[in-house]
Amino acid sequence: MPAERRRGIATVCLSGTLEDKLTAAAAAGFDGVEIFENDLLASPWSPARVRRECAHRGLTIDLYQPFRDFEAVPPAVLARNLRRAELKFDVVEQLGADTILVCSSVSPDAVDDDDLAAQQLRTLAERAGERGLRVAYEALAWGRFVNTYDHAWRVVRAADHPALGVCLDSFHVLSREVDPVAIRTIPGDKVFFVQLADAPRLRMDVLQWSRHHRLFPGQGAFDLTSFVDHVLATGYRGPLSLEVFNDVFRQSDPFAAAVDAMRSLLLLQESADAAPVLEGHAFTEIDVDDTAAARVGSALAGLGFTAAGRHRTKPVELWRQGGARVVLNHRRPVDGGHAAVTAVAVASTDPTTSSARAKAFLAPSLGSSAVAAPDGTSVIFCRDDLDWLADFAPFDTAAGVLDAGVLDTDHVGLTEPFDRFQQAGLFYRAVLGLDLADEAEFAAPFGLVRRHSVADRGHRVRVALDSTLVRRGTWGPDVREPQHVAFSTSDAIAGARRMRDLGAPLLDIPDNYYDDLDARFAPDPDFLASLRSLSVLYDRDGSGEFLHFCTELLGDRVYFEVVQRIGGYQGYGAVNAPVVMAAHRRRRKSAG
Ligand SMILES: O=C(O)c1ccc(O)c(O)c1
Ligand SMILES: [Mg+2]
Repeated sequence: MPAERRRGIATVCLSGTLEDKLTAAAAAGFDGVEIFENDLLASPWSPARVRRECAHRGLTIDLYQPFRDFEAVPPAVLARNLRRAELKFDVVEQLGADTILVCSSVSPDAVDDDDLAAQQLRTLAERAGERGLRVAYEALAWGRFVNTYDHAWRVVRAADHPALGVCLDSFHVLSREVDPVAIRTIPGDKVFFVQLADAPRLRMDVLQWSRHHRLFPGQGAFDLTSFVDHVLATGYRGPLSLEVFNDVFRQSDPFAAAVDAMRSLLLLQESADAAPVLEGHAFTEIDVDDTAAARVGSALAGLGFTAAGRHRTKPVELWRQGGARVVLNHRRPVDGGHAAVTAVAVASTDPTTSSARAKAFLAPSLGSSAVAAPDGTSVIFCRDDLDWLADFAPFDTAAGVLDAGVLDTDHVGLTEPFDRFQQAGLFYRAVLGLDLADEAEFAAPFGLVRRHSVADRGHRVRVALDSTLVRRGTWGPDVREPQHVAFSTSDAIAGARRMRDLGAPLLDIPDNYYDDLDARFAPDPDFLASLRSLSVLYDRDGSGEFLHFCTELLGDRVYFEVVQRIGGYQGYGAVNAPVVMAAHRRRRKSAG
């Protein structure tokens, strides 16, 4: 896709007043906007002023929308609709735009008559054409008679007027069963406008789905890449414009949302040159205060980690076992048992290119090799040759290095605020070049958790992102959004036994869980007995098995996990997460 393709955004995507929206769209680098009628109606600016304000910000106005319920009506209604249209054409002219969007009718006045619809749209196009304006006809997925793109195209073709074309909105196209491939048969000069939106697969009324749940491209389940491919195959030369109705985005900071929107378009337009290969998690950094430092340190020792060195200039300690590394940063000034994952460092074959890619995807820079994720976590790119280890003065480990079979870091689990969940997923995918690897939804004790896990193709870097609707239960203020670092092992049972011997604070899992495992999987009785006695959790899917166990919470939100993947299991044991969360809560209550 040529890089010079213009990028647009509908004002309806963003929160705030028209002024807020335009400023945010411009700041994120959009070329143009669709002015959504309600935003204009609520604005104190005249259409001519809106035109000037857009021009100042370097934005063109590419579309005015929507104009509703026009076509296939009795003559008296047509006369009223044409008057209404002429007044809106005045607005479009004053805005300096050339195209108005007309959505297929939902009106009870309309009749099921394509010839009449075509004839009346032709009349509308004649009026528009006289003023040098164009009408883009869009099939709403819930339109009364016209509700598929191919039907809208048949009507437009029958109307046969140069000032009438179609608007292709990916939501309306992809939410219906009709195969989008026939888009390719529409001549490019009859495609007047293209709107892009993604959406999760939901079984619900299509109007509600569209008005509340649209997402930016790449955040949902639609194949936007193929859609754009079809659209461009027509020869369409206009902008790719985002039109996303979303309850959460409507309330989000418009500057952040506009950046998220732009990032989604950049990812959609990404050319073939892929992100540098990632070789794994280099280290995970945890900020600790003094109390938490003692707990986290003794937990790491219990898991078989060794304190390997101290940073030469910062209050930072390095712990390692196998290829797994945890860095404890004693930078939290106030004591109170707080610990938090603050940085995820990945080993890249080419950290310079990784950083450049992050910058190209609008990641805020934190210096030469680090960027900030939407939740504030630092993402650091380093080399696998571990040059950075030279910053650490090694401790004397001659006395002996413990080992409990940890091989590497398997994944990092972060909890995202609900209103940044989609943004976070897109960020990790765009910036690190990861793919959505797993999606899960589970009912935990303190809310329904959504989990999106992202991973590189080689599954060497994995991040699991959880989110709940409300940030935390106000009735249980000790319940904080958990974070965890998971380490891989090739023998979870042996590992759990060894770590218990070493004094790791491992979480006890109730008997009910094992009785249910027995019922579901009919495991070998000795194996089940081992799982039960060591509080190791188990899951299985079509491709493999998963054994895992967790520590207690160390501080107010961080815990460690040890996982064993057998066969091709790529999940995260989401089915067991509610049991872990309940066990963490139980421990906290008994501790408190
Ligand atoms: O939800 C709507 O009514 C609506 C309006 C205009 C659009 O372009 C659209 O896709 C949906
Ligand atoms: Mg639309």
